[in-house]
Amino acid sequence: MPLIVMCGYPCSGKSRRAEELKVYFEESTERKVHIVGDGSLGVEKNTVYADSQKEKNVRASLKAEVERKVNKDDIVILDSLNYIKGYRYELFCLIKHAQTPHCLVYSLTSHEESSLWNTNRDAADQYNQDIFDALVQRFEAPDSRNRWDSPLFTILKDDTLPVEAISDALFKRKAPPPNQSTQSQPLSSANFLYELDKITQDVLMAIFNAQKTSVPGDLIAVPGASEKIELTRNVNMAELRKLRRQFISYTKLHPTENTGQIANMFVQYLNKSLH
Ligand SMILES: Nc1ncnc2c1ncn2[C@@H]1O[C@H](COP(=O)(O)OP(=O)(O)OP(=O)(O)O)[C@@H](O)[C@H]1O
Repeated sequence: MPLIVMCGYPCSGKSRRAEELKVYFEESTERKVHIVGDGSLGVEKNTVYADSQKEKNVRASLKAEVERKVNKDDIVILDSLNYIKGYRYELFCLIKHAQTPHCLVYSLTSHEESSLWNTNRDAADQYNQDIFDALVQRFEAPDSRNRWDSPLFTILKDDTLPVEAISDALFKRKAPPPNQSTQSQPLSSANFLYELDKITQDVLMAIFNAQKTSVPGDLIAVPGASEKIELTRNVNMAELRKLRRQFISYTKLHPTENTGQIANMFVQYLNKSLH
């Protein structure tokens, strides 16, 4: 079923907008609407968002719940912060695999606005100020130039929700076609994993070494890839390792027959994630 991914700062009105969408779709269509989110999982925000492992587990549970609910007919709204670019990419892979369309609804507020709403809301729903500030700082804003953040509907606090445009985006648009990286294939040989590990490590080392002499904006050639890395800033090894881990876990689930493509796929992933 089509997926609507909510996104926005903590306390930016995501649940309010999700509820509006639910009412609209239930009134104007026969479809069921399921809201999956921190609320439905009973997430204790100040505990979960203070601990990266707990937060990771919650993200995994939300994704699993979306995966369970996805079918061709009804609508799933994922009402959570969804502030990590890599996580939104994972959701995109999921919907591509399920062959159903998706869109992003971004509740755009300023830090001050959301902070004020947070202070004024019920104490039980409030974020502690330090957790609130940390989440705002970590927030990776959606960008419609990324396939996984598109179509993107950015909503300001006084905007009327463009429900018809959202509906068209979901129901008048074809699901993204499956491609090699999202079609389910049996996890091939141990050799594939070895190649994946080695090729991505080689790419990382090439970037690391190139950065010693390059300046932001240079194109960096890496072994095995015809495409080049485009770095607009210096990237440290910790960030590169994190992206490598993310890339490996997705690619493991969707191995390609052609290991010759891994380096190019990794370059594309890095370029998208680092621009
Ligand atoms: N457009 C708005 N104008 C004024 N206040 C708003 C607006 N949208 C939301 N609020 C207030 O902000 C608070 C949080 O709203 P809501 O639960 O929809 O946000 P959220 O982004 O889902 O929060 P959380 O990050 O906790 O999931 C509520 O108290 C609500 O009244």
